[in-house]
Amino acid sequence: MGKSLYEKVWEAHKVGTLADGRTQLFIGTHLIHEVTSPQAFGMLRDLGLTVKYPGRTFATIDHIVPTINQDAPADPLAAEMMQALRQNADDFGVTYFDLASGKQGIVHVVGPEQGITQPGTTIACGDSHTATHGAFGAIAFGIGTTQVRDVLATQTMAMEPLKVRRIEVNGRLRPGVYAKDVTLHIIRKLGAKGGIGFAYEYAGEVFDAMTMEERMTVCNMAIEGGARCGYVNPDHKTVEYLKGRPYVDMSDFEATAAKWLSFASDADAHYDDVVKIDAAEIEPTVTWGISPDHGIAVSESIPDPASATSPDEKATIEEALAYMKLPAGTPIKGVKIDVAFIGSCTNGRLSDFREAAKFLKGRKVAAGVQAIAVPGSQIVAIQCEQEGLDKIFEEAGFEWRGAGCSMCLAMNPDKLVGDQICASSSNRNFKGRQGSPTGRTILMSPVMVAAAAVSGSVADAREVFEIATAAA
Ligand SMILES: CC(C)[C@H](C(=O)O)[C@@H](O)C(=O)O
Ligand code: SF4
Repeated sequence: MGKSLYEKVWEAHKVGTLADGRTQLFIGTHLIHEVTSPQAFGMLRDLGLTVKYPGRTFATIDHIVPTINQDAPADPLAAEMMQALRQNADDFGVTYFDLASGKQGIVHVVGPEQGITQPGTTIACGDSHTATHGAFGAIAFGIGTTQVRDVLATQTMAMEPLKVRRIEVNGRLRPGVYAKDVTLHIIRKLGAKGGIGFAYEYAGEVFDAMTMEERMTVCNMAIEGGARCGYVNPDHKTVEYLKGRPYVDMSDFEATAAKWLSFASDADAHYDDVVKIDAAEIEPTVTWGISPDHGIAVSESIPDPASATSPDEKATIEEALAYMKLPAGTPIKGVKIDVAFIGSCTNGRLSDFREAAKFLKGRKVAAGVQAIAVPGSQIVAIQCEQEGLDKIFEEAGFEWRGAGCSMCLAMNPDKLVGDQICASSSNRNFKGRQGSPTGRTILMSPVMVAAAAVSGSVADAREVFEIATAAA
């Protein structure tokens, strides 16, 4: 019997079995940011320890960094966190992509962009969306601060082995349906907790056809489906994407590429579960509630607690609708929005801005809507600016900002106010997620955010932008 990529990578990185049965796993690459690293470095100092392999740790600043006047945060705590990361990187000899480097950005954008993220490796980061790196055929885990400490000090961590679920999406996506819709659809079908205990292998024609950036969008949200990590098997696109990037060793690239590709799952690999989805059933998907699995097609209506099939489901819908202040049983299309946000580690890459700009050109953001576009990294910002995308966004009425997490989590000045509704290309619609305790988030693809921005309400991008016609 063959092996899955997950098994191959796990076995290649297994140091041993601990007394409690867990695996001690070698972590090839450790990514850190300002939020979950300070206490870990503090513990190292208290214990008199150093970073075991500083060359395997890379830092960037993303969550707290403002998107305007980036190096001068008004919040003293943010300034302190910025300074702490600088100090820790210097003291422990870790590479830091700071604001002056021209390479700063959201950790999950920076890793792939620099070629730090590579197939067949293990990656850890004190951040739940680390699964993003699985797009390259890496096994990438989000970890907590004590594990960040463990990885800094030992370059290993203790982990339970996972089961593997293969999610196969075959066929072709319909026009106007994007990677974000695929990932929201999968989470809707399998639930926000459906993936607990699993690694998700995304496979089939749809993922084969996706670009690396689209694969990142899907893997990014594996955690929102409860999976510990998610990945796509490496192929020629993975190799092409990485070729020549700063941290890729080009001395014998052919051998490197062959090694990368050898990690792909064997045809006769064993899976603990297989789920098959038909690409044609996926529609532009938006959320209506307070969990990423509260997704519906944009043509559908907001669920009605009366039609719930269990008391639990009824209570969940009631709680979500009470928070969202949305009427049960009415179409989601037409729900007024106050803010439009394009950015985040889910959808803050060049292709996301290109695709949204394609449709925003010559159009205007509806009166009363605040629209902001936030590149995922300084490099993404430069690429967009070189193509004139920033101008298209600005002419349409978007604010074009500096790189960071921005309004995805609002640990910086970009926050919703009161019970504003935000059409957001990010990955979480939890209560209070975007900075206001009563703020409301509707997740969708960047093109759907653009459609909502110009319509002033949740809209079907295929209608607003005549996508089906254009594609015919
Ligand atoms: C701040 C950080 C620890 C957090 C995470 O773990 O994901 C954040 O990135 C998020 O998206 O909620
Ligand atoms: S963009 Fe959002 S999801 Fe991604 S790391 Fe930042 S806060 Fe977390």
